[in-house]
Amino acid sequence: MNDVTRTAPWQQLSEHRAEVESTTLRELFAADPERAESLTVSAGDLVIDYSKHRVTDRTLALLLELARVAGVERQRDRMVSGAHVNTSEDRAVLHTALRLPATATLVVDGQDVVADVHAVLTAMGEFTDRVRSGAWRGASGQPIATVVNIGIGGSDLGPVMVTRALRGYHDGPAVRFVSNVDPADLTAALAGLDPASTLFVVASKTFSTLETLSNATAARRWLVAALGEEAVPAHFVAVSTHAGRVAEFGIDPANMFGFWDWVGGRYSVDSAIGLAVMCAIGRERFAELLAGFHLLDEHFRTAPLEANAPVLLGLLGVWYTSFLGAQSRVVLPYANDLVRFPAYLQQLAMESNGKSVRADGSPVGYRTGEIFWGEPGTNGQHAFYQLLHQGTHLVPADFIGFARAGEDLVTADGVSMHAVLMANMFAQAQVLAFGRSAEQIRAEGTAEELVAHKTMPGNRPSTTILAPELTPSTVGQLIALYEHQVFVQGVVWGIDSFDQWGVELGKVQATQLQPAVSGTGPVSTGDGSTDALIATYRSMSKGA
Ligand SMILES: O=P(O)(O)OC[C@H]1O[C@](O)(CO)[C@@H](O)[C@@H]1O
Repeated sequence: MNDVTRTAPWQQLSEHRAEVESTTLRELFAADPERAESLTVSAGDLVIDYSKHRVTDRTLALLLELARVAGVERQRDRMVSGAHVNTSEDRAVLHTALRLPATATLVVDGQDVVADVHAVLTAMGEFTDRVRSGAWRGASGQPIATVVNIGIGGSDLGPVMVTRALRGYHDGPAVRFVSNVDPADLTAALAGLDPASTLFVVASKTFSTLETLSNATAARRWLVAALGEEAVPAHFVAVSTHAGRVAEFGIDPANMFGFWDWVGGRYSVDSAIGLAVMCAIGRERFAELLAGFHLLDEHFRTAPLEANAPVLLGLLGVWYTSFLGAQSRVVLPYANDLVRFPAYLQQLAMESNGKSVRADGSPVGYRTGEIFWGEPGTNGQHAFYQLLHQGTHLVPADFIGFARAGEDLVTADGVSMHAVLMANMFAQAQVLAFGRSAEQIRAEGTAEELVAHKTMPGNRPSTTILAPELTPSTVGQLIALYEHQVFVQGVVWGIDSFDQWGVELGKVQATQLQPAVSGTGPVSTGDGSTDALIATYRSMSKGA
C-alpha cells in the first residue's frame, strides 16, 4: 500500500507547517479582505465558513493535492457504486444507497439495492402509520402510547440523536431509548409505562449484541409478567439483518424490518434502524430526512474538490491531526435539540478512524482519528470554553447554528432569545480567532498584574456551519456532511474506516470474566490487578 507520507504534498505540508505556525488568523485576515468570502462554501442548505482556520491558500492547495494523490475521488466513486471498500470485512459500503430516490437504480452484485431499500421504507411507513394512527393495537386492544427502542451503538445513537434533534416535529407516540446493560437504564425507561400500550423495537444489526439481547429479554419478561406470553407479537418488533436470530428470540419475522451488511452500524440511522424516528415524526418527515442526506451525498459526489464541503472539512481535520498536533475537535451546536450530536459523532468518527494500521495491515506512521467531544452552546461556554480560549491545547471547533428557531421566546428586554443564542455563537468564534492582546487589555485600564490573566491569545481555529432551520432535511445534511468528512480522512490516512475490530476483544473478555465477577467461578483472570479488583468487588457486594 502506498505510504501517504512519501507523497509530495504530504512532505510539502510538513515543511509548510512552520510558515503557518509563524502567522496568525489576525494577520491572515488583515492581509486578505476577501478571506471570509473566498473561504466560505455552500453545500445543500448549509453555509460553511472555514475562513477562521489556520491555513493559507498554499495550505489549502497542498491539502487538496493530498486528497487527489490519496485517491479521494476514486475511492468515493468506488464506494457509492458498491465496490468492497471495507476491505478487512470484504464488504460494500453503501449507506448513500439508503437515501437514493425511488427513481434511481443501483445494481450491486446483480441486485437492485434501491428497490430493496424502498421496499423496506414502504413496510416501515405502513407499520408506523398504523402505530401513529392507533390502528396497531397492543394485545389487550390498546393503542401504542410509548415506543421503547432497545439497541446500542449505531442502533441507538442515531435514532436517539435524530429523535431528540427533531423534537419540534415529534407528533407520534412517546419514544424512549434503552442501550446500556446497566439495569438502571431499562428500569428508568420503563418507569411509569403501561405494558398494554408499550411497543418495543429491538434494534440490532447482528442480533447478537449482549447489551441489546439482555435488555430485550428483561423487557420481554416485564411484558409477559403483565400480559402473558401470547402478548409478545403485538408488543415486540425487530430491526436486524438476521431473520434467524430474530425468530429464535421469539419475534415474528413478519414484524422484522431488514437491512443489509453493506450498512455499517454507525451509518444506519437512515435504514430500518431509524424505525423509532419514523414512529416519532412519520414517514413524510422521515423522507425529508433522507432527502437531506441525499442532497449532501450529491454535493459530495459532484462538487469539485476545492468547493466540496466534506472534502475541505475532512482535510482540515487531517491538517490539524497529522501536522499541527491537535488531538481533538470540539463540536458546539448552538441548538439545544442537537444535544446528542457530539455523542453521535463520537461513534461515527472514532469507531471509523480510530485505527493505527492501514488497510493492508501496515502501521501508520502518523496520527489518525479525531477525538470528538462537545456540548450545546451556551452550556459549554460556562463549563469548558475557558480551556478553549486560554488553555494550552489546540482544539479546532465546529460551531453549528440556525438562522430561525423552531420556537422563540423573548428576554426581559424583549429581545429574541434565539438572537441572544446566535450572538453568543458568533462572539465565541470571533474571540477564539482574534482574541484580545495584552496592549488592548492594558488600554482598557486593567491593573498590570491582571494583564497576563486577561489576555486572550486568539489564533484558535473554528468552522461555522449555518443552516436556515433545524428540520429533518438539515439534520440529514449535517449527518452526511460529517459521514463524508470521516470518509475523506480515512482515504488520506489509508485506513479502513468501516471496520471496528478494536471493540471485539473487550466483549470476549467481559464474557470470560463474568463467572468470576458473578461469583460462579474462581477469581483467576490472568493478571493481579483484575483479580484484586474482582475480589474486592465480590466482598463489597456481599457486604451490601
Ligand atoms: O446493531 P448491533 O449489531 O447490535 O451492534 C451495535 C454496535 O456494536 C458495534 O458493533 C460495536 O461494538 C457497533 O459498531 C454497532 O453500532
